[in-house]
Amino acid sequence: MPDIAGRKAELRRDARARREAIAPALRIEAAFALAEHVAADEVFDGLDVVGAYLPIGSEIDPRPAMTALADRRLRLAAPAIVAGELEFRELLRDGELERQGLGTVAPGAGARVLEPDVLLVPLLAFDRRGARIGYGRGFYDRAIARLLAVRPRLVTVGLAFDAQEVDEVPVEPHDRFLDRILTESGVRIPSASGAPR
Ligand SMILES: Nc1nc2c(c(=O)[nH]1)N(C=O)[C@@H](CNc1ccc(C(=O)N[C@@H](CCC(=O)O)C(=O)O)cc1)CN2
Ligand SMILES: Nc1ncnc2c1ncn2[C@@H]1O[C@H](COP(=O)(O)OP(=O)(O)OP(=O)(O)O)[C@@H](O)[C@H]1O
Repeated sequence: MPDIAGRKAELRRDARARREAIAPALRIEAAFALAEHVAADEVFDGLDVVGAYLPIGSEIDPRPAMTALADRRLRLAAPAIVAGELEFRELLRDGELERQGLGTVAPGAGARVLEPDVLLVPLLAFDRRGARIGYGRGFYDRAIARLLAVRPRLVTVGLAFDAQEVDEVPVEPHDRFLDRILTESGVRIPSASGAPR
């Protein structure tokens, strides 16, 4: 049995290949299906700020869902990378975007910094417990840990294609289980949430 870092690396490669193989028509359908699911999901009731993301590569496109959340009066924020950590900056219509490195863009340094009540979390693979794996730099793991200190009721919602589900994502002590997973087929409530036990 390879070590946990090796298993995560292999899982990342496989999951990325599966995500990249998803046909364009399904990607578009899936993005609009997500918007319908978030429009109906009571988990967003009464929340103020959603930390979303601007998609890169083959990630599921959260922007129709973001529009649905803006229609529900949530304010939108997107992650900028500041000193190696994520900072969520208010995303306004017509606001300028700047390159953040690693192929991402976000509102520039003049944008308001917001502390999200709910995070839409990109991922490469997830399992039924709500364990997830990303690009392997720990940005989301650290951002969730930091935000929980100021937003103890922070809700984490993974966005993914059904094809990204795996039997078991290896977890380390710093990994946190997602509270919810939304895919094109609907809402999954994971069997675990919060820190691994
Ligand atoms: N859309 C999006 N924004 C995000 C993240 C993310 O995962 N997705 N992040 C989450 O941490 C942060 C940026 N961190 C990143 C860390 C690694 C890679 C990365 O390895 N990129 C690949 C190419 C990605 C692709 O084309 O699929 C690479 O550079 O090889 C990208 C972003 C903040 N913004
Ligand atoms: N809360 C944390 N505090 C400090 N370091 C952390 C924390 N969470 C993760 N890390 C560091 O980040 C590295 C990458 O973690 P992991 O392999 O779980 O990434 P990932 O979940 O794929 O990435 P991401 O969260 O960016 O999507 C780990 O080696 C770990 O040392």
